Parts: sequence; structure tokens; C-alpha cells
Amino acid sequence: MDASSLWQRYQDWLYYHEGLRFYLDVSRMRFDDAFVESMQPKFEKAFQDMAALEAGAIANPDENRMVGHYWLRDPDLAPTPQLKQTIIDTLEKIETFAQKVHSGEIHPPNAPKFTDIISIGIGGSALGPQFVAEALAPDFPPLAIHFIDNTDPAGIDRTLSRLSVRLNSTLVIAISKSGGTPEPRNGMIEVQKAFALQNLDFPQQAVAITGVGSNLDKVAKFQRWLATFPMEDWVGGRTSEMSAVGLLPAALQGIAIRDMLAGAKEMDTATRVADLKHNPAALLALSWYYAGNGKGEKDMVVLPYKDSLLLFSRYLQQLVMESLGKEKDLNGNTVYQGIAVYGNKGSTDQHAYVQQLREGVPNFFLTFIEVLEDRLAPSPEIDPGVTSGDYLSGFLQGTRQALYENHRDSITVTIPQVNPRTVGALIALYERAVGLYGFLVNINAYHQPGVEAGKKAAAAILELQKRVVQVLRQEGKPLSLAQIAEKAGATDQIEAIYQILRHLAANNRSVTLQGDFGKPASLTAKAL
Ligand SMILES: O=P(O)(O)OC[C@H]1O[C@H](O)[C@H](O)[C@@H](O)[C@@H]1O
Repeated sequence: MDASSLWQRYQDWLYYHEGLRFYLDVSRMRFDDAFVESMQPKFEKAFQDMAALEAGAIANPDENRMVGHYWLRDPDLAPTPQLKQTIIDTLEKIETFAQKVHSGEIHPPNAPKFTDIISIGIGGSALGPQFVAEALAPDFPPLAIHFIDNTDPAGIDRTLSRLSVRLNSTLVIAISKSGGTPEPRNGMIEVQKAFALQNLDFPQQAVAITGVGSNLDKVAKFQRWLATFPMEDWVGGRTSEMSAVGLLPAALQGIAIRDMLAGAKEMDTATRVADLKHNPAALLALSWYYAGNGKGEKDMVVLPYKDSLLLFSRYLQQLVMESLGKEKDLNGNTVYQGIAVYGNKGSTDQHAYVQQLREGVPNFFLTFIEVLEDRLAPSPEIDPGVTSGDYLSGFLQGTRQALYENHRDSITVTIPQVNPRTVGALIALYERAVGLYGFLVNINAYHQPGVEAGKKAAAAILELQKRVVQVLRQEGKPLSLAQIAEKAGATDQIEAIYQILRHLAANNRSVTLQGDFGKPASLTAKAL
């Protein structure tokens, strides 16, 4: 396509939202009119399905649940007055709590004010708060946030050791929708122990965000924690950023949560338009479908050209991959759907893997995220008439052009500034695009059955570990792996037993291993 046709295509396909000053350019996706035409019926159905979802249909049939994250930013849309009131009450409770913490009215027993937050949660209970903190927290927030989002002992130590002198003024927020996920539970128990070592009263410094009636909810209420905030069953973890999960940590950091909600609401209105060309989420879904042939054949590389948006691709990884990565469609056919997502930030990644994007295996499409405002203050000149921001902007344009010339398609999302409103809008945009795409390819985008298999297998390993240690203690003498497996009644799990023993031995815990470590079968284990 020559330059003038390309410029025409750019103008033909450009989406602009005046209120949000938001642009979406899909002109560098090489679909033609026939493709768009062929997609129209699918989109008509997807728009209808989406309207039903918003009206409270059971859009997550496997879990028999409504999908209501859109109501969070427009409670008038909630299907019942009670649901509407719950949303309004929770938001007010969050704001009141944050105000009282900021003023010192709510303060820890041993300090005039809370200074820090440890947010404990994983997956949807961490990624949104992490993304938003990185994008929007002021340089000197009223409370500085730290995350424990794993069961890695060294990671937990690092956070606790950095906070050891301020633990007495640290607010702990335990976030878990189910209230039973092992990683955050472990994190919480370790944090509680750290509090106990300093004779601090944990419940006086702890808050829970969890499903009403969950284990975590019961513990928090029984121990009289400072507060509990509900996580509704109609809000999925990966779409929970605008629920208490995202809003409480954000409000405590001094982020304007009403603006986030307003931006999301405006984007929701824009993405509710049942007209492909005038709906930015539909344009994204169309582009994804085109790129991957409706089967996820191409990966989505997300490159924000702005440091503060670094975690956007990580956030999108869960939103897109956990929603779309499904073995079965809604009719039970095996489809192996999904779109792989990765990316960090530009222009940094230009010096890492963009080489492969430009010349290597063409198994991806790009999404550039452009931010028009370089910085708040005027920029110094690096070269005459040129600023660092001009370089950043030039690198974005240059990479987009170089990739397109080599038949690598791209989408460009442009926002005026990174602020609560635009971040809210971005989240809402992708939530809707994922929802629409899910309907296009006929899958349930709101469950995650595949996650359970790994969890169950892990639980079985921990069970096996207990049996193995018991066998070694009972026998009291060195045993080969085969002997242990037999005595533990697990002859088909000898490799797992080997891995368990190697881990225990490496941590000087209850066993020693002897033999040739390059030949696992030669090893014998003994209880200490
Ligand atoms: O909030 P929780 O119930 O602790 O769940 C945390 C995360 O873990 C699960 O395994 C799911 O795959 C995620 O969708 C969820 O966000």
C-alpha cells in the first residue's frame, strides 16, 4: 500500500473518543473489507450476548454466576436494588476508611499514623493493585505499598526485612476472593509471625478483602481485624480492579479512585455501542481475531512507551490468557483457544527482543501504547530543539513503521496522559475486548478450570511429603528412594519423592541425602 492509501486507511479506521481524548488506530492490521463484512454477524451476536451479560444473565455457566464488573462503575446498571446498594455502600466504606487512615483517626496501636501497606494476594488479587500502584501512585504517597504475591520465603523475607523498623505502622491488607488460596494464606501467617516477634497486635493493623463467609472473612471477623471489605461472587479476580480489591489500596495511596471509576464508566459507555467501527473494544477484538485467525495463532505483544505502564502487559497477561485460554468452547467442543500476551515497555525492549520481532518468526502482532504528554514540567533540550520525549515518540513511530514494512501488524492505543481516568479507561477497554472476543470464539471467558489441576497436584505432593518424612522417621535408617516409595505406598511417584527429598535436604529439614547426586537412583535418605 502506498503512503497516501495508508494515510487514507489510517483516517478511515481511526477511532477517537472526545471525552477521554483517547485514540485507537487499527490501520496497521492488514484486514480487508471482506473480512470485516464476514465478521459482522459474529459481532451482532457478541453485542447481544454482552448486553445480556450486563443485564445479569448467568454469563459464567460453569460456576452459575453473573458477571458484574461493569456495574461497579455504574451501579445504576446493577440488576437489583440490593446489588446497587452494596456497590455504593462498599465504595463509601472504602473512602471513609481511607480518609480516617490518612487523618490518623484510624491508627495502629503503637504509632500515630499508618505509613506503609503490605498487600498480600495473588493473581487477580495482586496484579491490578500492582499495575495501578506503578502507574498512578504519587512519588511520596501517604502510605507506601509493598506486595507479597507469592509463597517464596526469600521474597517474603525481603519485604519484611525492608519494613522491619516500620512494621508497627504497617497496615496489612489480605486480599483473596476465595479466602482459601494457599499462597496468600502462607504470606499472611508469616506476616502474623513477624508481628508477633515484635509484640505487635496484628488484628489492629489488618484488613481483609474477601468473599463474605470465606475462611479469611471468618478469621478476620473472629479476630476483630480493623475492617473487612466484601468481594462479590459476581466479580472475577481478574476483573476486580474496580472493586474493593483495587480501590482500597489505591485510595490509601492517595489515588483518585472516583476518577478511575469515571474513566472506566466512560469507556464502558463507548464500548457498549453495537457498531463495530465505533466501538474501540470491538475494534480490538476484530484485530485480535484477524491476527490469530480466531484461534490465537499470533501472540499479543504489548509495548507501552511509558515507564509507569510497565506492568500493564503483566496485568493483561492474566486478563487475556486466563479468560481466553480454554480447552472447550461453550458447546463442549475441543478448541484450545487463547492468545498469548507478553511485553514490557518501549523503547527499552527495542534493545532486547525487538530484533526478533522485526526479522524473526512472525508469530505475533503488536500493541503500542502511546502517551501524548511527556511529563508535567517542560522538558530540557537534549539536542537543539529535541527532547527525551521526542526520542521516545520517534522510537515508537520508527518501530511501528519498520515492523509494518516487514509485514508485522500493529495496533496503536493513544492516551493523553497517564492518570486515574485514563488508567480506568484502559482497564475497561481491555475487559470489554476480552469479553467480546470470548463471545466471538464462543468460550466461557469467566471461569478458569485449568488452574485447578496444578493446585490439586501440588496438594498431593505436600501430602506425599508428609508420608515420606513419616516413613524415614519410623525406619530411622538410610533407605533408597525405591524403598521409601514402596513403604510410602507410592511406587509410581519415585521422581516426586526424589524432588521432595532434595528440597528438604537443601534446607536442612528433617532428612539428609547421600550418594551420587548426578545419579539419583544411587541416593539414600535418612531422617535427621
Ligand atoms: O483471590 P483468590 O481467591 O485468592 O484467587 C487468586 C487467583 O488464584 C486463582 O488460582 C485464579 O486462577 C485467579 O483467577 C485468582 O485471581
